[in-house]
Amino acid sequence: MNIPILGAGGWGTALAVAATRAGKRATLWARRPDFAARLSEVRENREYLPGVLLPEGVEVSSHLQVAVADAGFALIVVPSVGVPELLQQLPRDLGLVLCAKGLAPDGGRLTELAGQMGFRRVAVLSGPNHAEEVGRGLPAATVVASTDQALAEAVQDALMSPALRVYTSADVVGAELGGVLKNVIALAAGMCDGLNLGDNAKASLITRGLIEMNRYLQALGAQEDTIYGLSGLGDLVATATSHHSRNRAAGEAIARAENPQQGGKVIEGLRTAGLLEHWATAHGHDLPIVRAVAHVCAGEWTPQQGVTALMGREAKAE
Ligand SMILES: NC(=O)C1=CN([C@@H]2O[C@H](COP(=O)(O)OP(=O)(O)OC[C@H]3O[C@@H](n4cnc5c(N)ncnc54)[C@H](O)[C@@H]3O)[C@@H](O)[C@H]2O)C=CC1
Ligand SMILES: O=C(CO)COP(=O)(O)O
Repeated sequence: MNIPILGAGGWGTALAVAATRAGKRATLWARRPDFAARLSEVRENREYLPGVLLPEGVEVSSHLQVAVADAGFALIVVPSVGVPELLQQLPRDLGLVLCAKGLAPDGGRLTELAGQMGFRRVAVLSGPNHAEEVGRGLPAATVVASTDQALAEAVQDALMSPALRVYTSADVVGAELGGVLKNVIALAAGMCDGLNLGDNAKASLITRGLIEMNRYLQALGAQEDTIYGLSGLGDLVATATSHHSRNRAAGEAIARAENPQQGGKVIEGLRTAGLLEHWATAHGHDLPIVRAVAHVCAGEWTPQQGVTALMGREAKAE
C-alpha cells in the first residue's frame, strides 16, 4: 500500500516516516523539483525536519499526478494558504485527509471548501502531534475524523503503529476547528511568556481559551467529547506549552517586539486570528481572546493592550 503525502514540510515528512512504521510505503510530494531531488538524495529534510532520516519505504517526488496515481486517498499537508490551489489539481474521486490546522481564504473550514470543490470523501487528521516528536517515533496519539467511516478506518490503518495511536471520530467540525483555534490561543500563551506574565496568567489564559473554544465549537455543532479530547484540549496543551510550537514561539517574539517568522516555517495562527475574528463576529460569536490576538497580530494593539482588554472585561460567574 502506497500513501501519497502531499507537502514536504515538517509534518508531511514526519507523517511519511510514521506511515513506514505502520508497514506502508509513502510517496512524499514536494512542489519544488530541486527540493524534491535534494531530499530524495540526502534522505533528510534539513530545512523542515532536521535529524530525521527518511526510511527506504519513502519515495520523494515532485510529480503530483504520479504521486496520487492509483491511490484511494492522500494526506494533504501543505499550509492552509496553499490548500485551494493544490486541491484544484487533484481528481475529485480521491479521498482527502486534510492535515493543515488553518482556514479557507474566506474564513470557512477547509473541509467545507473541499466539499464545494466536489470532493466527496474527506477526513481531517488532528491531535497533539509535534512533527519533531512524531518523526523521531516518540509515543503520540491523534484523531482522524470523517463522516466516511471507511475512509477514517483506512487512514487509521495507514498510520497506526506502536509509536502512534490513531483514533477515529465522526466529529469533523470538532476535530478540524480544535486544531485551528488552539493555534490562536497558543499565540496568546506565547505572548504571556514574552511579557513574563507568570504561570498564573498562562494557566488562566489556557483555561479561558479552552472555555472560549468550547463555547464557539459547540455553537457550530462540535461534540464536547472532541473539544476535551486529543484534537482539542490535547493539542491546546501541546501547543501552548511546547518549545517545539511555532505559534507559541511567534507569540513570544511578538511580545518582545521581535520578528515572529522563523526560517520560513508556517505559523498558521498568525493568519487564522484575523480570519477567525472576522468570521466569528460576522456570525454573532464573541471570542475575546481571539479578538485580542487578532488586534495584536494586525499591529492595532500592543500585547499589553491585549492584556488590559482581557483583564478589564466585566465581572461574571465562571
Ligand atoms: N509541524 C507540525 O508539528 C504540525 C503541523 N501541522 C500543520 O501542517 C501544515 C503544514 O505544516 P508544516 O509541515 O509544519 O510546515 P513547514 O513550515 O514545516 O513547511 C511548510 C511546507 O509547505 C510548503 N509550502 C509553503 N507554502 C506553500 C503553498 N502555498 N503551497 C504548497 N506548499 C507550500 C513549503 O515549501 C514547505 O514544504 C500546517 O497547516 C500546520 O499547522 C499539523 C500538525 C503538526
Ligand atoms: O499543531 C502542532 C502540534 O500539534 C504544531 O504546532 P505549531 O504549528 O505551533 O508548531
